[in-house]
Amino acid sequence: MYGQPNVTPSPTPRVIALLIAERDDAHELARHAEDVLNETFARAPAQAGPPDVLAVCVTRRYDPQLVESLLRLALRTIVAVTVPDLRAPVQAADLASVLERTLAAQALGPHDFVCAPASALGEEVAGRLAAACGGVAFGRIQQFGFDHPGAHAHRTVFGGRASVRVQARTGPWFGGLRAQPGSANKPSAVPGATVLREEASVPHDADEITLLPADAGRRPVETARVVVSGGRGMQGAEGFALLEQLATRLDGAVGGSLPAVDAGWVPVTHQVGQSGKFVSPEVYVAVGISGTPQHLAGIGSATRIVAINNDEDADIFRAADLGIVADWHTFVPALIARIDAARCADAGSR
Ligand SMILES: Cc1cc2nc3c(=O)[nH]c(=O)nc-3n(C[C@H](O)[C@H](O)[C@H](O)COP(=O)(O)OP(=O)(O)OC[C@H]3O[C@@H](n4cnc5c(N)ncnc54)[C@H](O)[C@@H]3O)c2cc1C
Repeated sequence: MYGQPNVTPSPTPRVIALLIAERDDAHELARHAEDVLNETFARAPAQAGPPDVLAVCVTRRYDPQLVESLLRLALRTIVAVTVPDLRAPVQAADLASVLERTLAAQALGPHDFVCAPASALGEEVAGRLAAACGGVAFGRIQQFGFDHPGAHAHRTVFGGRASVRVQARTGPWFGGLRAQPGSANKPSAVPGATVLREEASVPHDADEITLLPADAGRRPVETARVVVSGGRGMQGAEGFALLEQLATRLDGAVGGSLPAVDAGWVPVTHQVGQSGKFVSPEVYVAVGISGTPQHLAGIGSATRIVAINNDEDADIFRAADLGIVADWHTFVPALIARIDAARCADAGSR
């Protein structure tokens, strides 16, 4: 249940943004806070006014710049929890045990909506917390709102091509929020917002999860704004090294189709599709991928698809917003060279 709160649960709806990520990436953490705020303000009933939004941020070290950037947002309270002994790779069980205590201290109650990011990590943490706090797990959501009494959320189904409305009368409610593009509405900062600093440690008796070496240091596909994916048409690991170079230049992550994973060219944690990860970046670059329904099921409907394939009849072109009929052996190195040249010219003109 809710633990031993040292303050009384709030009787009015409250939104709690969980700012957690695989790495202490201040940009990613602040972006999730903005997503939660935009979603909260977009759907708040005019007569009642928007609910309070509280952010709980978990990092290994206290980051004053991150707190500074959070103070510029419409957050009423910022709880900055530092956990120096957080394991790498970060584990959902550790975060959940830390957050369970922090949420109890913040008097988590039946009117609170807790929003983790819509990453594999965020969703697992949200699910664990819902179980530990006796709350309701909504899963991956795109929208949420309060119903007086109760709360609802919109969940995507069928690979993001449809959505269903789920509701529950009593919270706390938990979801992994993937904000919809275009919902930004820039609420202003709250004067006199409170910053609370906490130090925590994790019990290291939980089951240790060892990440496959191939995955270490790779940017996760679920949270990237650009995903560059390769398929069987990449013909080997060398092709994927080139995709890695392209992804780095686009500040993106590398993904792959099932055959590419089976061949060992990309780790299984980066497989996109029905039996892999669901991704909804702004841009998805599919190279040497034919575009089967099982692969496309892993790509959000709002994502722009750029396809590079040497078969002009490939199905991927039916789903693509931009299709390039080309052999990647020539096109991808040329694209990388073009990006580098444009950046050089840009740097030279400053
Ligand atoms: C239950 C089930 C679950 C599945 N889950 C998934 C899943 O999660 N993810 C997934 O991806 N698949 C999944 N599959 C497999 C799926 O059915 C396809 O087999 C798979 O998506 C095909 O992958 P591909 O596009 O990489 O390969 P292919 O279909 O073989 O396509 C390769 C493409 O590369 C192009 N190409 C070749 N050479 C070049 C070149 N030099 N330059 C440019 N283009 C080139 C070809 O024209 C072709 O279009 C699943 C299947 C089942 C039955």
